[in-house]
Amino acid sequence: MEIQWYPGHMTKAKRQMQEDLKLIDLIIELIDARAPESSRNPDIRHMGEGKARLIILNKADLADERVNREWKQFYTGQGAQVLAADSRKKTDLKQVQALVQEACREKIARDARRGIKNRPVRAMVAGIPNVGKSTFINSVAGRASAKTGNKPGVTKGKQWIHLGRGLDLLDTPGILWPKFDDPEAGVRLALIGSVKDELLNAAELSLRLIGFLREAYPQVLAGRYHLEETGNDVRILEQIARNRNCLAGGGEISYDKASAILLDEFRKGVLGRISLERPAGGETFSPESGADAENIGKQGGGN
Ligand SMILES: Nc1nc2c(ncn2[C@@H]2O[C@H](COP(=O)(O)OP(=O)(O)OP(=O)(O)O)[C@@H](O)[C@H]2O)c(=O)[nH]1
Repeated sequence: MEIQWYPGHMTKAKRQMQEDLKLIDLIIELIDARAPESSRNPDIRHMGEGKARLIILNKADLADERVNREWKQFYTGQGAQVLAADSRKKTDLKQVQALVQEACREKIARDARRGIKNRPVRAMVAGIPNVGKSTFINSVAGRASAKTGNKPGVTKGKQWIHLGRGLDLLDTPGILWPKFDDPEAGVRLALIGSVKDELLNAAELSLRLIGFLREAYPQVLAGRYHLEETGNDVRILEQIARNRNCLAGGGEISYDKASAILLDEFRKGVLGRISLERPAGGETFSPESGADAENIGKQGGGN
C-alpha cells in the first residue's frame, strides 16, 4: 500500500521543533496506544536526546488493556516515565504532574545544587498528527487552550501555558511525521486514522483489518456483523455490505461503503478495545481474552 506523505510540512515542523527543544527540559511524547511503535517518530528520539521524557500511551481507552500494560512495561524498561490515558478525561491525567517531577528529578536536583529554587519544568508535547496533542493539552491545562479537531494537522499558533504547579507547557505541540520505511506501520497508521483517508484505498485497508482481526481477535467481526462465514476476507466484507445494506447506484454491493463503516467502527472503538501491535517478548494471552497474542503485530524489539 502506497501512502503519500508531506515532506514540505515535515521539514518545517522538524526545524520548528529543533528550535523549541532548546527551550524545554522535558518532552511529553504522545503515541497511540493501539500502535505505539508505528505512531512514534524516530527523529524525536535523536532530537530529544538528553531531555527527560514522559510517554503518554494515548487513546488507551481504544486499545487492549493487557497490551497497554505490556507497552507500559516496555517503555519503562527504556528509562521513560509512562502513562496510559484517555486524554479526554482529566482524571486519567491526574498523575501527569507527579510523573513530570519524577522524569525531571535530575534537573530539579541540579537546580537545587545551583541554588535555583522553584524554577518550573518546561515541557513540550510532541507527537504525530491526530494522536491527541491538543486534547491532552486542554485536559491537563484545565481549559480549552488548544484547538482540537478530528482531522490530522489542525494545530496552529504558539504560546506557553503556565500550569502553576511547577510545570510550564509549550502550547504549540511538536508535530512530527511517523515512520516512513515500514509499509506495515503505514497500514496501522492508516487504520488508526493518522493518515488522511483520501490518500488511501478504503477497501484494501479494510481487508487488511479483517485479515488482522480474524487472526488476533477472532470473535470480534462475527459478533458485530452477524457473519455466517468467516473463512475469507473478501467474503466477510461482502457479508458486512449485505447486512448493512451497502449498495451502489446499480443495486450491486458497495465494498467502499462497507469498508467505510468497518473502518469508522474500528476507529471509534465500537468493535471493542483492539491493539494492532504489541512489544516483542510480551506475555501470551489466555484464550478467554479473545486475543491471540502471537498474531498481534510484534514491534519494538529493536529499540
Ligand atoms: N478515544 C479517544 N479519543 C481521543 C483521545 N485523545 C484525543 N482523542 C480524539 O482524537 C482526535 C484528535 O485529537 P487532537 O487533540 O485534535 O489531536 P492532535 O494531535 O492535536 O492533532 P493535530 O492538530 O492534527 O496534530 C479528536 O477527535 C479527539 O477527541 C483519547 O485519549 N481517546
